Amino acid sequence: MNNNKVLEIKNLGMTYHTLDGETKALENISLDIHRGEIVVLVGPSGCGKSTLLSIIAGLLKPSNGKVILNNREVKNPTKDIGYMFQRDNLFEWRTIRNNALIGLEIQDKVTEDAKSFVESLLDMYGLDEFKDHYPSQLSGGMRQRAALIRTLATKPDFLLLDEPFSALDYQTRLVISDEIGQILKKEGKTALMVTHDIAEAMFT
Ligand SMILES: Nc1ncnc2c1ncn2[C@@H]1O[C@H](COP(=O)(O)OP(=O)(O)OP(=O)(O)O)[C@@H](O)[C@H]1O
Repeated sequence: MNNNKVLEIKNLGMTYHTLDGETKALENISLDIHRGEIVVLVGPSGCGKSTLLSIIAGLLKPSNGKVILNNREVKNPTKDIGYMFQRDNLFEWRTIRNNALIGLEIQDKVTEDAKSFVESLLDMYGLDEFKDHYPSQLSGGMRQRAALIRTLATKPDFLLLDEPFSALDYQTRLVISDEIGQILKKEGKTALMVTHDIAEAMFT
């Protein structure tokens, strides 16, 4: 069996049909991602990155092919996939701790164990003194770290990162992309990141 494969993308194709005609956004994409791998796809604007992510996330049905996560075809959004986006989407009225807990709250999984896991992530990744602060009191890089901890809190099997650093200034981007790469490796996560920025892609 494919125990080591977390994500399989098989012959994926996507053609959009509009009144103006057809746009082939993806053609015959195949890719396997194994446990513990961090794969980065780099491509210019318009090459189909958002289309690919939407299909993997189960938000868009492909014209051809399929996506398999842990031996099960993805047809709808699943909580086994965690996301990190360009914008951190932290809630400004919640403290960093409460932002980090929100995914667990939504999934109704706020146990004592889960809470202490979140505390340990915040401690380990440099936010121990900021747990009771609000997002506006943190730098852009720290906010992205908080967003990653929120994503890790629910222990998703697979992470999708959509240009997660592009809202940050150049210097911060270099530092935080390295940090996020280290965190993902340390936590043994499997991830796919898409970006148009080759510097962002160097983080692994
Ligand atoms: N809903 C849609 N209807 C029609 N065409 C679309 C639609 N979404 C995307 N496309 C087209 O498909 C192609 C790939 O778009 P996509 O958004 O996936 O690329 P991208 O690499 O994510 O670009 P960007 O970085 O600018 O978001 C483009 O030519 C785009 O115009």
